Amino acid sequence: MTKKIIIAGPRGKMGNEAVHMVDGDTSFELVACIDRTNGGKQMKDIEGLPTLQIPIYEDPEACFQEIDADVFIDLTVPGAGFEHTKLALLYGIHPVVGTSGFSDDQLEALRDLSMTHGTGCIIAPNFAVGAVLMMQFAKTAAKYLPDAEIIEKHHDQKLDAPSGTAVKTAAMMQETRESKQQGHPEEKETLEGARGAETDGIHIHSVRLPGLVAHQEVLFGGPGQGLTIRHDSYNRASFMEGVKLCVQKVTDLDRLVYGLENILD
Ligand SMILES: NC(=O)C1=CN([C@@H]2O[C@H](COP(=O)(O)OP(=O)(O)OC[C@H]3O[C@@H](n4cnc5c(N)ncnc54)[C@H](OP(=O)(O)O)[C@@H]3O)[C@@H](O)[C@H]2O)C=CC1
Ligand SMILES: O=C(O)C1=N[C@H](C(=O)O)C[C@H](O)C1
Repeated sequence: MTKKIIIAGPRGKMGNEAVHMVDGDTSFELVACIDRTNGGKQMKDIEGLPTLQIPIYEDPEACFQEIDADVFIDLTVPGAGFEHTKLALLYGIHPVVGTSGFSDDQLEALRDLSMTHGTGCIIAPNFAVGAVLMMQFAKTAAKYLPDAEIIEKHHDQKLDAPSGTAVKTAAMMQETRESKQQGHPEEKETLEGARGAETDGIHIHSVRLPGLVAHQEVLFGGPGQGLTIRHDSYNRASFMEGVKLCVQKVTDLDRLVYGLENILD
């Protein structure tokens, strides 16, 4: 059956890619968009978007009230993304969320809402299959090589640091890794921030440079040896197979799933 889809953030880098992916897939139908600066217009009126006669809403609630849709894709910013996702769940529209930067409390609130309404939801910190494999390999390696640091590198327009992927990688590593502080117990920063952020002893370093897209290395060290697990997204097409898979699967779910790895066969 054709999936009717609403997208929030259609002019953004990811949202635009997703609009074109949905438009090019015959099993999907784009039925509306949510865009804070183009409410009342139609998609055909906005440069860079397909010339479809599709309404654009500024007010997300009006969109969910008036439009019959199966799936809602959010690719915006954490504050708006959280509110959009809550509303979609309230209206029984299944969210697929790529937006990063939600707090643990926000994730928990969405998990509860999804469960209460029995409406499936997928939040995927990274839609690229290669990135999911990187996280899973890092989880395996962390059991044997608990001394590890994460370096994530992104384009300089990224708002959140560390990236959602780095946070999820550290969380997955914590599932197998013995809890320990990495580095010398008496180390001191002579320049604040030199050792990066830290979660359960794993240090995370965020690099922002023009020209980058999305890249991450997980570095492991043991006596006399090192292991580096690295993933690169060279463009945003790398994320679209994952978005597609989530759209296909989310309507079969009745709870929130956090991470693409949980829906891959
Ligand atoms: N899960 C994954 O695999 C991936 C996730 N991401 C995440 O997706 C999100 C979007 O990334 P990206 O496309 O690069 O970012 P962009 O800045 O290119 O796009 C963000 C979009 O959100 C809109 N927006 C910003 N603020 C608001 C608001 N308050 N209300 C409604 N809409 C708003 C922007 O509209 P306006 O022009 O009006 O500001 C824009 O259309 C980020 O959180 C990023 O981390 C990115 C890549 C992959
Ligand atoms: O903002 C981005 O670009 C990306 N954001 C996601 C994240 O925070 O991990 C996914 C990917 O790294 C690209």
